[in-house]
Amino acid sequence: MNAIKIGLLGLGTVGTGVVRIVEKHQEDLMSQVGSPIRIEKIAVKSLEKERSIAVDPAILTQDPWEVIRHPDIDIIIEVMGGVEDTKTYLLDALEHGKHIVTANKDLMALYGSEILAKAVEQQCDVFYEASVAGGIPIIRTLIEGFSSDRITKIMGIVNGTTNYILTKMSREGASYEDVLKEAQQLGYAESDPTSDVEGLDAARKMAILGTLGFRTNVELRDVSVRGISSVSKEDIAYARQLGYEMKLLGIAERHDEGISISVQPTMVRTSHPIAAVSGVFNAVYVYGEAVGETMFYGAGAGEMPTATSVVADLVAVIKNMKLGVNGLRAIVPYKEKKLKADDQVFYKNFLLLQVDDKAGVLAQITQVFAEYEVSLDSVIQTPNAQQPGAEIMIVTHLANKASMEKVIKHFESLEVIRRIKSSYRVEG
Ligand SMILES: NC(=O)C1=CN([C@@H]2O[C@H](COP(=O)(O)OP(=O)(O)OC[C@H]3O[C@@H](n4cnc5c(N)ncnc54)[C@H](OP(=O)(O)O)[C@@H]3O)[C@@H](O)[C@H]2O)C=CC1
Ligand SMILES: N[C@@H](CC=O)C(=O)O
Repeated sequence: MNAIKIGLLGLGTVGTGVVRIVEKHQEDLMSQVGSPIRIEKIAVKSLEKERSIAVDPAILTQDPWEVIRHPDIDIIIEVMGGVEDTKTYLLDALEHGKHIVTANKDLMALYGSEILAKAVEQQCDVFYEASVAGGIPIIRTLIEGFSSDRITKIMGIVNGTTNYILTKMSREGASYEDVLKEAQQLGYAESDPTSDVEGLDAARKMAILGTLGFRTNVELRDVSVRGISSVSKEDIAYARQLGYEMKLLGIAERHDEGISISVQPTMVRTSHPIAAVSGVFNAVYVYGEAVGETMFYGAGAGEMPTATSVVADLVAVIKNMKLGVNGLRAIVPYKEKKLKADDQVFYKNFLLLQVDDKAGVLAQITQVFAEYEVSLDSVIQTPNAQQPGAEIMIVTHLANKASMEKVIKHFESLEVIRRIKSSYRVEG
């Protein structure tokens, strides 16, 4: 029986998992696709590197073109990362009639529409399930499972590294730097972990989810982004004291006025199911007008969970090849995009202020909120043992983003406020 020949770009964390699954589950895979699957050629950066799996050195190359242009290879699995060069490789592969499976959210968030358009033109498949939330089949779910519904909210913990960091800081009081190093050693973090901790990785994933969920072309620049580097152990402790968990949350919402998408550290009410998602786990909460609330949970990063999604895509591509069809691209052309203005985006806020401990301070502060029509849910004042003055914790009711920005700007020049220690979005 003729084997289906695969070209692999990358043999790092995810690539290694792909090779392991293809080897270990070969019989099971074969029973689904009707042919053996063979990894014919693998591009790596270094031929000398010690690998955790045994691979025939003859199939390794440092030249991605040897994989892309290999005459016997029908499907390219791209798990090497990178954007500009990788885009060139994949467009060339499509141009030559090869199908693509990729885990590359950086690429799909920036050039997904161009790559998918080329796939349509060439009647090829481009599958990218592993690009969002590792082992959770959320892309398939949005495209197929919810094809009959109108999704109005997607809320996700979509970065495993930052969830791992926040969980360890919260539960074990571990330091940010130590946990980040651990996440890197475990293969969760990106080659440049700034994109994890500064929220860019999550923003890319939210752009992909927003595009699929709202069936409009959400671009990276449409996502407002704030990472976790400014979150302190003290903030996490305050959040817990008030009944919230601190999470890096991507939130995409759709109303009649338009859509809004953000990624930011958010205090999530502990009773919300997403607050219980800890460690490297991810979860995507989807609200559809007809279905109501749903939530999808699983490992969001790491070798085997991510490779599971990649190989599942591979199976789907081979099945399509055999049937002579293409799939999972029913989302183009997109609907026209309408973004909400800041005064149309509403959420609750938490503010921690360091203030003078004297009469009239609270009155001045509440007056500023009143001036910008932001109403308050709770105000707690505590003496601060470490610093002079007092601390005030404030949780607002739903307030529009533009008004809250004005409040914070006003506070910066209010004499009785010594420092705005932190401010977070609140959910639930
Ligand atoms: N790690 C994870 O949990 C997840 C990762 N992803 C995505 O999957 C992709 C791969 O991630 P990951 O496996 O962690 O990355 P790694 O850094 O572990 O592996 C990258 C692999 O690509 C090879 N490579 C890099 N550049 C080149 C090049 N120019 N030419 C040839 N080979 C090259 C490297 O070679 P060498 O081994 O010689 O260094 C390495 O084998 C990325 O897009 C990432 O965002 C998606 C979901 C989860
Ligand atoms: N660095 C990413 C890997 C998966 O996409 C993460 O931590 O989630």
